[in-house]
Amino acid sequence: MKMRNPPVNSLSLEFLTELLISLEKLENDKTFRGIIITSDCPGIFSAGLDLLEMYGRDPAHCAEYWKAVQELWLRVYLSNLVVIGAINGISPAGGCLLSLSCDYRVLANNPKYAIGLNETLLGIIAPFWFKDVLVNTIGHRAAERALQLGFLFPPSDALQVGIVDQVVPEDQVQSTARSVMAQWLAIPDHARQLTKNLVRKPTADRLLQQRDADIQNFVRFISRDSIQKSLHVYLEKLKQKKG
Ligand SMILES: CCCCCCCC/C=C\C/C=C/C(=O)SCCNC(=O)CCNC(=O)[C@H](O)C(C)(C)COP(=O)(O)OP(=O)(O)OC[C@H]1O[C@@H](n2cnc3c(N)ncnc32)[C@H](O)[C@@H]1OP(=O)(O)O
Repeated sequence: MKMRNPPVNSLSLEFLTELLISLEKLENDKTFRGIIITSDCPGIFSAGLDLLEMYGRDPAHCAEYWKAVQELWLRVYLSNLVVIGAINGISPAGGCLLSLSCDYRVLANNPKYAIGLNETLLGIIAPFWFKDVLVNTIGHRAAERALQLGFLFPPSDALQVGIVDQVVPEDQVQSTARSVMAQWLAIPDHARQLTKNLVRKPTADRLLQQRDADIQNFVRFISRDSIQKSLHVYLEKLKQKKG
């Protein structure tokens, strides 16, 4: 699955909906046993959640958006398919969550391709289920530092901390992802799927048990004046960077 939402594969409501529909189709087609998620935007896996879906929007829109974000996460995280991330670009925040929700992550060795939950750098916080997935992946202490400082790990650090499973030369990302897929597909589906569910269900259940409250918390948080100001400042910084 090649993500194509130029210029930066931001996860807008429309793009999330497209991804959800595509995933659902693949899940329902029994001829598919695995997917490799990668990007069609040069140098960018995904810029994460679309800031314009959270800035200057009314509460109803923010609620609709957050529901779609939750939906995509649950679908990827709990997918019965083998999901491999072929991460061929930078993946901050929501892009990192998408990567972390794969069963295996292969990152291209380019110092620009940083990965991490950088929410604090935007003046916002990573929701508890983003945090849970990071803690599950790199452990409590490393996650505690990474989350507070908004670390974006370059490939060598990402491998060391375990946020990705493999770092390979850029031209080998897709072929490596395909070899990894072959290994994973050698395992009988039912055994692998039940095991995946056993490991991941408690984390997903934490959100499933309080989805509506999570949406309300998000809407309240993102609608605060101080948070809207932080988003404004961050968006201005992105604009100014262009010069
Ligand atoms: C009580 C508790 C309640 C809990 C509440 C929890 C709330 C938590 C809420 C949300 C969690 C947030 C998760 C996220 O994912 S936030 C997004 C994080 N993403 C980033 O920080 C990346 C920002 N982008 C960049 O750093 C760069 O754009 C880049 C490195 C990805 C690419 O750089 P470059 O190629 O130089 O492109 P430009 O910077 O020029 O960007 C092109 C164009 O795209 C716009 N843009 C970039 N990123 C985003 C984005 N994430 N959303 C929307 N738009 C984006 C950028 O502004 C440019 O636009 P243009 O000027 O109009 O061309």
